[in-house]
Amino acid sequence: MKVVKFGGSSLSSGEQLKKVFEIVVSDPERKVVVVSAPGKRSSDDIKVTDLLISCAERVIEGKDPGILIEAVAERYRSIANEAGIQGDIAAKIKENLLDLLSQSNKDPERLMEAVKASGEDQNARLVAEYFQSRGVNAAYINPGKAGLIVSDEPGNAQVLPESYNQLMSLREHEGIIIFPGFFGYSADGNIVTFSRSGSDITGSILANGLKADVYENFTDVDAVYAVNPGIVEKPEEIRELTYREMRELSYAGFSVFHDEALMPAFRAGIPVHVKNTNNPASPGTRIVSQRLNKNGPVVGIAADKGFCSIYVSKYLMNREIGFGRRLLQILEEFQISYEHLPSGIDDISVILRQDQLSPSIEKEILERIQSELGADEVKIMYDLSLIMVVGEGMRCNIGTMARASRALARAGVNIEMINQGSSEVSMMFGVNETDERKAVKAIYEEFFISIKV
Ligand SMILES: Nc1ncnc2c1ncn2[C@@H]1O[C@H](COP(=O)(O)OP(=O)(O)O)[C@@H](O)[C@H]1O
Ligand SMILES: N[C@@H](CC(=O)OP(=O)(O)O)C(=O)O
Repeated sequence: MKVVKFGGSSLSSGEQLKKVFEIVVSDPERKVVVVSAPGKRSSDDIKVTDLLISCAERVIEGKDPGILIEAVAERYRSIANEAGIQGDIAAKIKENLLDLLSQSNKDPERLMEAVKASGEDQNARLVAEYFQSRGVNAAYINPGKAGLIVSDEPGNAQVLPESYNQLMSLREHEGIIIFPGFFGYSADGNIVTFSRSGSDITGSILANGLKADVYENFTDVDAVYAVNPGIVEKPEEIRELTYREMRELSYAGFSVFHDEALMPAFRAGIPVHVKNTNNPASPGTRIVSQRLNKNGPVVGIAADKGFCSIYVSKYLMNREIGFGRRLLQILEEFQISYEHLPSGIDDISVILRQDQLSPSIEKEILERIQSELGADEVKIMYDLSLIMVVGEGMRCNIGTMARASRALARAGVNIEMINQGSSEVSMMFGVNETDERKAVKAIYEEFFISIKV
């Protein structure tokens, strides 16, 4: 049995919906279909989820969301028309949205959650209706009824372990299940969404709960590429990746698969297969526990912006017991999470996502580090991009770090910081954001297209 997820790009129009239908019915193993809200039809289009967020924001600010409601209804109307679904399903969707938005007595955060989730929920109902109109036994299933219970953290829900057993009963269901992605219910019955792009997470949870043979994730590219195709034209396609490699790459910017979505599939040992809705015959990319190391040391290069580094130095820091703990405690008191912690003998850098800081928080943190830890120097560097070079083959290859740093030097990129992941499947370079593309291209050329002599 297969759990299949279709992203927003795969469901952005009626034509796309027809492709989704053909893919699902072409394989009787495809029993559970997880759907996102309609995504972009072209690069300048707006995702339904973004329209819904703007709708809810306007209501919360006491403004009229009229045009936005129309825009949402129009997206569903055009999909239904193109797919030839009878009846005015868009009118029903609009009515439901108006109904949701009229509950402005709701806590704003709850309202936002319900409105955001409605994109997937309404789309799952529409997709089910389309499948039925094509004579297939398919039904919309509500995540709450199916037992997908999550923590009550709006916009960052985490699945609760009891969900897995409850979801297992979906195996008894006759016919195809159409399941909305992106949200679950808290134990108190509130709708709570995962982080953005979280329908990937729903698919993985269902694959685990139903003990699927494979989790197929359909998107709009032929494979996971060795670098973001927005940076390098027609990059090399990756046929097979390990969970660990994919985790590192999606953490650092491979937006094709959500970084939180690997864990449920990984725990149950279920392979993830990334495939293209627009070219289903293409072999795609399989994400598995182990793979044969047939390629070189590097399998992929990812990059992500928006980091800063707090650099702290103090003579004899290495001998001072508890220095690191006290430094991190200051950050913890500001509810700030850190990403990496490269260190030397007398210095340490804390890398974090810079959107957690404001000028006043920054000032307080730096002052406290200076006064409470007696640091000789404390400084902060903004606008860093982290370049992650990933591959299981790195462990048994000598000189990978040297090759990557030589490639950066040749491209004239200054390395602000280096960190070798403890897992030994990745190494990380911190560079100025303005050098990000240049750095990724240079490392890609070194490992994938340089002429070996
Ligand atoms: N390394 C990569 N390999 C493939 N796609 C990537 C990579 N990095 C970024 N992407 C982008 O991810 C997009 C697919 O993810 P997303 O837009 O979330 O799809 P969906 O709508 O199916 O959820 C691709 O169109 C591509 O631009
Ligand atoms: N629609 C949600 C969830 C999602 O997974 O979407 P997509 O499959 O288009 O990335 C979002 O935009 O965040």
